[in-house]
Amino acid sequence: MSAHKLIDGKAAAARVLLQVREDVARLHGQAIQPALAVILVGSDPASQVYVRNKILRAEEVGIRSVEHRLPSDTSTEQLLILIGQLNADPAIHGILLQLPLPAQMDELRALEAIAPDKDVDGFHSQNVGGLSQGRAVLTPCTPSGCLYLLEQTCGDLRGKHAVVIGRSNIVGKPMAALLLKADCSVTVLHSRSHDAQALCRQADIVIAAVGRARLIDASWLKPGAVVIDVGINRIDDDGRSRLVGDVDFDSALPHVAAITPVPGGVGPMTIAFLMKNTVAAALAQHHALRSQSEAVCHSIY
Ligand SMILES: Nc1nc2c(c(=O)[nH]1)N[C@@H](CN(C=O)c1ccc(C(=O)N[C@@H](CCC(=O)O)C(=O)O)cc1)CN2
Repeated sequence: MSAHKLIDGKAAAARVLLQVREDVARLHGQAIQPALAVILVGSDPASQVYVRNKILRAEEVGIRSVEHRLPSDTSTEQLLILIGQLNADPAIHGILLQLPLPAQMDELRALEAIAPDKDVDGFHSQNVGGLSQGRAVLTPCTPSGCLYLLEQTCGDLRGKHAVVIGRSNIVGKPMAALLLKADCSVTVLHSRSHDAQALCRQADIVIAAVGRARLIDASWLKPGAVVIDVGINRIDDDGRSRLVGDVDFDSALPHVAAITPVPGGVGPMTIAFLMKNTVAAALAQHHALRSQSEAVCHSIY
């Protein structure tokens, strides 16, 4: 295998986390303790692993974490009460609601209930709108991680043709917005696109986020393309369960300039950027509080 073509997400995430750790230490020096609340509803096995890893990473970088586990028959109203309490708690800077939620719950309503300045997932409509306007807002973690890997791999992204395959709210749409902000020409492909394969073959950069195991093979790729595989699909391989991406890695590898593996590519970046967002949220809330109290002092004296 050509190791130089592999984009190492584990190593990149470790670099981001090192920086976060230094930022947290600086905040501790100013008596600010960044804190993240993690909410898990139900007992989805993959979600339990992701939540556990989020709490572990938080601990490692010095972020305080508080875990809230709710039973799978929780109503949306009950969840909204908890979110309201966390919104009102000045010691909590970030709120993470692990997705997916159980089927009976209203996901959009729950995400909209999170205060935009504590929305470390960047899923609130105020942050979604801000991102689409190119403003500096809390931005979804997986696309931020993908952009970081692309910048490290390609350097200047300006003018490059990026194709995003998939239009989910968590990855596809914010990814397209981030690439536009980086001055790429962006095409978003989805299940209704005509001749998706031919369009994809024009891309300098491919972001695969469709959720279909090994859909994208070499016939979708321009020689020398850079490929970021966001897919995490569990498949049965000769009676053994294993993870594969949306890209057929073995078929793509000889054609590409660089590619992320699954696992060990985009996945670790998601949690690293969650930590980065939590620190950014803590800093912004601290500044907002300070300006509020300065304004009160001005009005008194
Ligand atoms: N509220 C959110 N929910 C979900 C998000 C999200 O960003 N916010 N993303 C995914 C799940 N996810 C984090 O929550 C996540 C997925 C995968 C990984 C990861 O490190 N994957 C590893 C493999 C892990 C394994 O062995 O199973 C890798 O790709 O190397 C981290 C986080 C949906 N929900």
